[in-house]
Amino acid sequence: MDTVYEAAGGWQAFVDLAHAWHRRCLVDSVVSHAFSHPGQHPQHTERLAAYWAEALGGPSTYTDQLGDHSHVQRLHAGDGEHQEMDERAQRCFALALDDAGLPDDERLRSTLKDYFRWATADLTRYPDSAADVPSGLKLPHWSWDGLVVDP
Ligand code: HEM
Repeated sequence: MDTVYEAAGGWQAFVDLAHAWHRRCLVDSVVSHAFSHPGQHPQHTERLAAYWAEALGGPSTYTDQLGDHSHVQRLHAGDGEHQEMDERAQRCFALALDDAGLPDDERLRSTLKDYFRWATADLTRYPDSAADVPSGLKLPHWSWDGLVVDP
């Protein structure tokens, strides 16, 4: 069976989806605040695409070349509670699936949305400080059946 990565359309689909999600976030009155500080990585959306692709069964480019899950947790840590932002980010993601022209396949779309919801919650684990994030965290993988748990 195809991986979620393949069913979505492979690398280009994830680049398009990351761009579309980021565009939606930038015009949302709440989510945009997260992206307003200076010094963000100029390749942000490509790095995000590589992370999503790897999580969903694609190549391991993110962990081979760009970073690890501890790095991603640290980028999202120390911001306290932000439930409204997280909910709006889900809406942005659902709209981005259309913007990016992902296949109109219910199983694919609900799997992607479930992943994004789970991952958003996972990235709120360290609300107090990036210093709380342990090193060497493994990038979580997601399949058609949900979170892939190592045996
Ligand atoms: C409320 C939802 C989210 C917000 C507001 C948010 C915000 C951000 C911001 C502001 C950055 C840029 C940091 C910088 O370059 O200084 C970033 C980077 C990133 N985020 Fe998120 N994020 C959200 C959800 C997610 C989710 C659900 C994932 C994964 C499934 C994710 C994965 C990443 C990755 C991989 C990067 C880039 C890391 C790198 O540059 O190596 N984010 N995010």
